[in-house]
Amino acid sequence: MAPHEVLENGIEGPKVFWREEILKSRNAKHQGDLPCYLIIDNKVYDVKDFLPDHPGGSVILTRLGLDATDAFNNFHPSSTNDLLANFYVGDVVSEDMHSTKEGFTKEIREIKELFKKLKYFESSKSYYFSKLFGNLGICAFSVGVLYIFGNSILGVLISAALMALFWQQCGWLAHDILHHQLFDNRNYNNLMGCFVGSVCQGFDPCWWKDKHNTHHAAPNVHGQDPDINTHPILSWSEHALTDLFDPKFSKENAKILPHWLVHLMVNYQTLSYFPILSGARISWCIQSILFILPNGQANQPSRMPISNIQRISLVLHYIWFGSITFFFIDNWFLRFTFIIAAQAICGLLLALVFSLNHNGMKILTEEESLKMDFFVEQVITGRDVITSNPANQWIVDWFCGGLDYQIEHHIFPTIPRHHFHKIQPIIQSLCEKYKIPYHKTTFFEGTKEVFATLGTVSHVASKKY
Ligand code: HEM
Repeated sequence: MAPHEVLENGIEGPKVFWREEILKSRNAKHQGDLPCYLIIDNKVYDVKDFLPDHPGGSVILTRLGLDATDAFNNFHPSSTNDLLANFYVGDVVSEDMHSTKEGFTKEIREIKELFKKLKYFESSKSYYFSKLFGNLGICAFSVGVLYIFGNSILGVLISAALMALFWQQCGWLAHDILHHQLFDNRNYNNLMGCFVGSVCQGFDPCWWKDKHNTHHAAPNVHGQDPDINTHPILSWSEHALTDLFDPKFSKENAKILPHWLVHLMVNYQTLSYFPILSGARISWCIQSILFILPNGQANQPSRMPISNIQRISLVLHYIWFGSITFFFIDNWFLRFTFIIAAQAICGLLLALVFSLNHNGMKILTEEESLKMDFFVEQVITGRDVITSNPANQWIVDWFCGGLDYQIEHHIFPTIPRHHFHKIQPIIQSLCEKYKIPYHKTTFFEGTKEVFATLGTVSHVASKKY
């Protein structure tokens, strides 16, 4: 039981808590009777009753028992503070308060204010609308090719490649919109996210937010970040292997896949890497559909509200895509080729960039992450992609949809991508000042690093077992 602070006049003040006591709330996921504390600006909140209704979904669980100040500020509009006040239960004991004098975090928070004054959080509407119309142009081109050459294998393949590019570029655009980079009004972003993310690209916005924001809150944290939870399809660290070969886990896992197959997959993951990436889009489409079904979030403690607009948007995607496939292509063999080629190429185009953003960078255990500053964690787990000739950076910007400035994006997820080139040198020099490893490399070198990590993990697996 947390004590009450005794004020000078002898009256009991708010309850005070040691951080160690709050940390016990990390077990609340497994022990339902524990309170669900988290800390924001040295104040303690119990979010137990709010968990099932949190509009942001299960991402809130990543900060249970922890200091959630910077994660909270990164994801919410300031209006959320009024709601937050309802869950206030006390303060952190003064000796245990995090001082705002702390270097890196303090400077990032100050820079954020400076960037607000410089209007770096404001988007250029013409930039984003030209992206939108550019993307729709790629789609029209793809459909046009299909309409004219839908009876030839070459025409179908060219159209599929263009369609894949359209989906990839819509993926980047929906990413920005659903991080609320475009409009101040979040409802407009959510609506636009439904059009670009769901109708055009085929991914449900809430499914995407649930997965992607959890990744943002705990990047490369083993057991928390869904983006690295891909074992045994691709295994990104030794920690994933420990799970597998611990007798307790191996028995469980063996029920899903036989051991020999898991060994084979891990041992040959450098060879299976590209084929697996090409299957990524199909897997995401399936996950997205499952997520919005009535029972799609049944096993999640925090569920995101799914609107009918979302459901209709996803249905519309399959209607327009199914229609062009059926009406503009001559026979079932070519139709099948078109569907598979478009899905596979898009999977590659998207996943190559995702993989470059974080794979092969430091993977943290939960214990390591608990001791780490939120912004430091964002920096050391991300990789920026640069070109050897800066004049060509626009090509990488376009292909990666701005995610080439991954570190800056993770520190300020709501800054529109067209400002990143201005803030990148500032963040890099700040990291250098505080000796925080800041990694940037070319597309090719980064991909080599990803391969090297896959190879190392395979090697560890084969040596150990
Ligand atoms: C008592 C604590 C919290 C309250 C009262 C709260 C409240 C809310 C509200 C009202 C929204 C909808 C905001 C909007 O888009 O207008 C929201 C969304 C969200 N929250 Fe929280 N939240 C809390 C804690 C957290 C924590 C600790 C995290 C992260 C670790 C988090 C992550 C998110 C995310 C990612 C969204 C989705 C934003 C979007 O629509 O894109 N929340 N939360």
